[in-house]
Amino acid sequence: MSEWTLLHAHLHQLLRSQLWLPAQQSLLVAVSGGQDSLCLLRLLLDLQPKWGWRLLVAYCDHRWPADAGNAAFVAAVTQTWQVPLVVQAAVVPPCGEAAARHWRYQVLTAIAHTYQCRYVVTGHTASDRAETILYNLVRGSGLNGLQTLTWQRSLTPEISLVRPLLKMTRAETGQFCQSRQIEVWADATNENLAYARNRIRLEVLPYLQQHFNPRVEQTLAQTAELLAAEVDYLEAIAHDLYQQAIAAVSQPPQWRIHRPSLQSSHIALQRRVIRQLLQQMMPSQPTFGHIEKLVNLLEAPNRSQSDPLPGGICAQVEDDWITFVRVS
Ligand SMILES: Nc1ncnc2c1ncn2[C@@H]1O[C@H](COP(=O)(O)OP(=O)(O)OP(=O)(O)O)[C@@H](O)[C@H]1O
Repeated sequence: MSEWTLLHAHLHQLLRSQLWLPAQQSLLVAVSGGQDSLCLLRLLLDLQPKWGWRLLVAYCDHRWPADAGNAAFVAAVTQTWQVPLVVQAAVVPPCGEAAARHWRYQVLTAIAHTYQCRYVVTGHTASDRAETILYNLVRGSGLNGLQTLTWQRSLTPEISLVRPLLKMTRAETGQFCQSRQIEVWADATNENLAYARNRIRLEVLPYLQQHFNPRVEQTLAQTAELLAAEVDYLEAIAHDLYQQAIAAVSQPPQWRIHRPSLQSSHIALQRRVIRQLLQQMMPSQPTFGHIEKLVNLLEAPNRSQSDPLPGGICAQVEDDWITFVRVS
């Protein structure tokens, strides 16, 4: 085993206290070739004798011109480190960052399924968390959007995604790779300021670090951690309230909101329940404006109506109920 560092100790302790990656399990490690995922892979390989994991690496090749050589680079590293690799290339290169992310998670889930890995592990760091929270905040997000990048979530009922480096910053993973002389793949798109995420990382965060708080990354990551717990709690309460307040009659469902069940609840819970309902009813994600239209009807006089929602649906008050009618 190579030299034991503070990062090894932190990860080992974290996994002992949280049991996110239990001993003797098969782990699929998502490796892009960048410093974060190579740091992750090296740490897991070094901890492997203590945990008895079976490690398999996956690289998702988008087949973008800028990625030429990336797959071969990851293959060379995994060969040197003697860990098996699966490469999946896109049939049609995904268009844009969001489509690429969606495709990667599909591919990682399928590979994990094929190779019977119950855990997919990624190299997301505190720096990614800080960028995400800032990005979502300026685009206009509720609490749920601000707590993104959690330590773990389900990809399927059998397969979990785990992000064990969420406490480490990109500076730390960079130093680790440097001190180990681990060569990393320099992804040219990471420097492209046409991407909003890159502008946050290369321009906004350094400015905030210099002029407001040198530890802004850690602070924002901690905020995300606190919000994750609060969102979890609120969603659970909202889920219970939803069962009382929302009724679906007939098939396909005709939704109804029982006003007295929501009237005495806090506005935060009213909005959450209504958002959960609109997510089922609408073709796109509900906005703050859509949710407020329905919240306003909770106390409105009988026969009041909302403006149309996307999908050509209007809400109207019928005594204790809000019902929905199609207007086009
Ligand atoms: N091409 C890839 N092949 C395999 N794993 C990848 C690939 N790209 C990214 N990953 C995994 O995802 C992690 C995060 O990388 P990156 O921030 O580029 O992805 P992202 O999904 O866009 O992140 P975010 O969810 O923060 O937007 C990496 O550390 C790595 O584990």
